[in-house]
Amino acid sequence: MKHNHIAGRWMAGGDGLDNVNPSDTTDIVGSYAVADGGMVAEAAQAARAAFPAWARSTPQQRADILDAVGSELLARREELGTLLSREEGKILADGIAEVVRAAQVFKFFAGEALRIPGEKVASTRPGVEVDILREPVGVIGIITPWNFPMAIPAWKIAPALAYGNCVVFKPAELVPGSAWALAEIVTRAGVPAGVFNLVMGPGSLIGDALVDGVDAVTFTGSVATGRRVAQRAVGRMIRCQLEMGGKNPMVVLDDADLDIAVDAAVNGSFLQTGQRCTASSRLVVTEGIHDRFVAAVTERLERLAVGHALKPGTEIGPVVDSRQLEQDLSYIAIAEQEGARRRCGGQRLTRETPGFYLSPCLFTETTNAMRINREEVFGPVAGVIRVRDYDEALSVANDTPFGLSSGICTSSLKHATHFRANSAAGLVMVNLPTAGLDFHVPFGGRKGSSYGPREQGRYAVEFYTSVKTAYVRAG
Ligand SMILES: NC(=O)C1=CN([C@@H]2O[C@H](COP(=O)(O)OP(=O)(O)OC[C@H]3O[C@@H](n4cnc5c(N)ncnc54)[C@H](OP(=O)(O)O)[C@@H]3O)[C@@H](O)[C@H]2O)C=CC1
Ligand SMILES: O=C(O)CCC(=O)C(=O)O
Repeated sequence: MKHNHIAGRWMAGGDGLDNVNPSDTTDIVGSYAVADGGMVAEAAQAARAAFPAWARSTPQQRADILDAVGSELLARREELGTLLSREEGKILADGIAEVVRAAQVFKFFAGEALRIPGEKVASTRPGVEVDILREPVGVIGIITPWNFPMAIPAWKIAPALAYGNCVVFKPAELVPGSAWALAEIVTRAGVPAGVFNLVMGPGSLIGDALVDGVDAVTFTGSVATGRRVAQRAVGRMIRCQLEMGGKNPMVVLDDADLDIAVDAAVNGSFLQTGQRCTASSRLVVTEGIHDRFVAAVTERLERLAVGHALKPGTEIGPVVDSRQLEQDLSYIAIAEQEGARRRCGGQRLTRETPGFYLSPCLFTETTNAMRINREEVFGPVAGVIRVRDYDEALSVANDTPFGLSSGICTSSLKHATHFRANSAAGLVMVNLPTAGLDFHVPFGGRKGSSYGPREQGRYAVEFYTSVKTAYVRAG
């Protein structure tokens, strides 16, 4: 059984939890220890005790550790990518790419550790010097979802450590394997005992204890859990950062290049089994291109190979587990009851191995008021909304409680520019899928999708540091 890491030691805890391969439920990836609230509190205390010394460590020491983590991830990309795909169900190429992305994030923040910004500002008073300094916040609680089991932990752990914070990391219950492997690498890279702690176990059991023991919490996951985490964090007056769901629109205008639009829709809506918060689950299409677009997307979806994540040739792996599959199937049923027309897919598939296979499902004749277009399904399911023109497309695109990502396919500079300026989302894509992001620039949304400062890139410094303004009488 793989153990939790607390105060520099590997600790068992209670019963282990089996990690099941969604491509083949007879394949148990491993058994992982489950922490209880007491162990989480112990981890938070260990992190607090380690903090003063770690906060004083040199930027070079932290940079070297993060760089070493990145190098090991890169060297082991195939092995770790295979583990990731085996436990989460994304295809092997995507599993490997995600490990590389995690490595790039660690190397990026190795550089940022050496570039912690500060400012000197002239005082309004004579003989006074003013410095604006950034200091680490303290102990950061990190709660991550199952859909990016390496990349999301990486883009939270790396900046936390780079800026001199200690960490208590709780991965999603469905993907302890990637989290444990990452933790094992971090602990061997030279972090002093207590600086980095791993606590595995169901969020419903240990989530509250985690929020209660830290100085700041960063969360990615569902809206419902995000709200709960935020309320608890605000109750303690600690800072929190939330990345939650999306109902991301991809607008396709009459003048779009059809091939680009179809590629963007198939990729953005269905690859990685649609299990991306940036997935384009609403396809907002103008009348003149609607029928050609729907026909071409349907034709591509019917050819996509759904199967075992590790099998060569597979383009879409399984849904992550039975609960998520039930959620996808229930939204498909609701869409039909509400009058949407199922153009293709939406069927449970059987393959050589028992897994949670679902064919990619496209609905047409949908309205923006239908539940399928308002609530996050988080599966290979998208609805086409037919609109008259660009103005209606923009209004439909923005009519959502979410605001993570949005996209437009058009050859009109005027409409692309207008959309970029007026889309109410944190990420805007022109002639590109709404999902699939660079690792070195800020990531986050607006409205119900995000709360708190941006993640990733240089902007991560806002969440992971605390500003101090220092006045000194000169001479
Ligand atoms: N936007 C996004 O990036 C994601 C959205 N989702 C959406 O969420 C739905 C449910 O997925 P699920 O994995 O259950 O999402 P959750 O929001 O429940 O899980 C995200 C993380 O929060 C943890 N968590 C659960 N309950 C608590 C709690 N009370 N306090 C603190 N942390 C907690 C989870 O732990 P544990 O796994 O151990 O329960 C996990 O680590 C999906 O169907 C999808 O719609 C899911 C993943 C990512
Ligand atoms: O689209 C991506 O590359 C990242 C998306 C993401 O972070 C998520 O789905 O949780």
